Amino acid sequence: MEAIATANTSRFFSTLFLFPKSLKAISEKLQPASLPTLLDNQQSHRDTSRAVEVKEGKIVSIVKEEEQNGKTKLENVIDYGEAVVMPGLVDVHAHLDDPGRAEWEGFPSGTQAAAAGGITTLVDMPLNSDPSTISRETLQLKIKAAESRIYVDVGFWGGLVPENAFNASALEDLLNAGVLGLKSFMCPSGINDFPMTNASHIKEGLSVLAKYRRPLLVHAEKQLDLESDLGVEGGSNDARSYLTYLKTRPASWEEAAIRDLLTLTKDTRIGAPAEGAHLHIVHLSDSSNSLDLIKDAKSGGDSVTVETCPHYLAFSAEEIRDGDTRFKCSPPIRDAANKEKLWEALLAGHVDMLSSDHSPTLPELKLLDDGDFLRAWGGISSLQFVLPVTWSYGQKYGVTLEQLALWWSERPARLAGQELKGAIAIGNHADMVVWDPDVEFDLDDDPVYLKHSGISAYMGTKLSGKVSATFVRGNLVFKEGKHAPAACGGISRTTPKPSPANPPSILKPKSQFQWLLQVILVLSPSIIIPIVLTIAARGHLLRWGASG
Ligand SMILES: NC(=O)N[C@H]1NC(=O)NC1=O
Ligand SMILES: [Zn+2]
Ligand SMILES: [Zn+2]
Repeated sequence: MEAIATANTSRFFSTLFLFPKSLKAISEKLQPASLPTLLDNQQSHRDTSRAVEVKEGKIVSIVKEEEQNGKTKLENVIDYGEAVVMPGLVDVHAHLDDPGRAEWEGFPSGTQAAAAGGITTLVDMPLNSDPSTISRETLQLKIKAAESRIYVDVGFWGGLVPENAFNASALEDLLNAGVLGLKSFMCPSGINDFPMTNASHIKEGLSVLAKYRRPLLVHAEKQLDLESDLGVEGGSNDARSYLTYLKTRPASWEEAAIRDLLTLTKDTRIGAPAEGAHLHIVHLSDSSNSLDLIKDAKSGGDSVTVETCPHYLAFSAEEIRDGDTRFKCSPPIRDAANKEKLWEALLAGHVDMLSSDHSPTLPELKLLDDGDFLRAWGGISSLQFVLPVTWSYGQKYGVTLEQLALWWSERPARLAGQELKGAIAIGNHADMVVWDPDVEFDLDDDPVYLKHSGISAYMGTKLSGKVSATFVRGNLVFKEGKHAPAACGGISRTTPKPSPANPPSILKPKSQFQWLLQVILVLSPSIIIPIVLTIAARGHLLRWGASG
């Protein structure tokens, strides 16, 4: 018997048990500088099974299977067989474009794609919707557009733009209204009402954020004069050639922006004027000089983190065919050697986390017919497939499930100030993805929830790692290709003003054990102990597919 909880009924569900075959405990002692060493602290408990008990959407205990056996009458059993159970993904970089450009991407479509991909929390970027999220009022429009229309939890970044950057009370108002931090661009954003900021705007932003102990996310590209032969007529600047586009946004642009930013982040060091603020560099593509600068800043004690995205890890410039503008994004996808170094940096802990930068648009703005890389919209559509993409392309590099949980759940949750998310741990929200790393699928054959799926660079590929179920705060929001009837996502907020005694959550050492549940796939089915998931209900149950 299977049961799901939907928005209205989640409170009635009291208990949920998972029995994985094996488990790994990750004990954390995080300091900024020790983030990369987290994996060294893992302890393996492969021969012990545990049960996770969930009450009212939260994990209340993690007990050994043998201790649990016989104590609770199992009801409503879902057997996940050989699947993997991991913390739900937290995507800190998605453009949902709603209200104003919901035909590009909207709250229902974007969060359905997220749920189908095992993402349980999304943090929405302040631009591409209309208006941009740069004030209390515009945040309220976002929240209104999201309410009762989201299938996973959604938080919001607010925009740091020239209009509000020197107005501390306007920024405080935006933070008090519920944004999780701020975001700005160091180059034109492509959206008219979201102009770029310079170093003095960013300095002001960091000083306000210090009080709130929240991060500033920055799109780090700074326009420099181009040395390339782009102005010359002829084959080398054919707008249909990806290499032409690549030359227009060289790695030196990322490096220049990051160099500027890192002169400001010295202020985030302990005892410095902006202590408490944190800088997060979004979607790093350059794995060379830019990354070296970031490494140096981290070792000097600056409060800095960096993310990259699956498309920079999956693709390389050499493979992108003429006119295939599905691959256009900024910063651009660079050459294969850059990609290899990016993987190395991720595996070594120098890149802290992953995000989707899901940014679709209307197919006509991708100019697929003309194939003009210089005029097409820049943005990759990927949300539903980031987990299998990371897993599939990561095989070559020996990526582990623990690393996926770290890059996709634990660290992004901390960046977004979501202390009850990002790990299967006592007291946390029961946000979980159930998936099978070994199942291969063609994207075209699967139920695809990507908006305008034809513009996704991943369509037509084969991936491994199929999501079978997604739980958000104990609610089964996605199961085998279908969504729960009700949109039961909530708005994610942080406490607006943590007391000065609390370090910012991204830096805060955690005392509790973090649990990553994993079923090891073994050859002999007889020694596989299936995951058994039980939902006991005090109130009424809604069955899968039942109306209402
Ligand atoms: N406005 C917007 O979504 N821009 C994003 N697209 C992209 O490729 N890079 C970005 O920053
Ligand atoms: Zn960006
Ligand atoms: Zn973006």
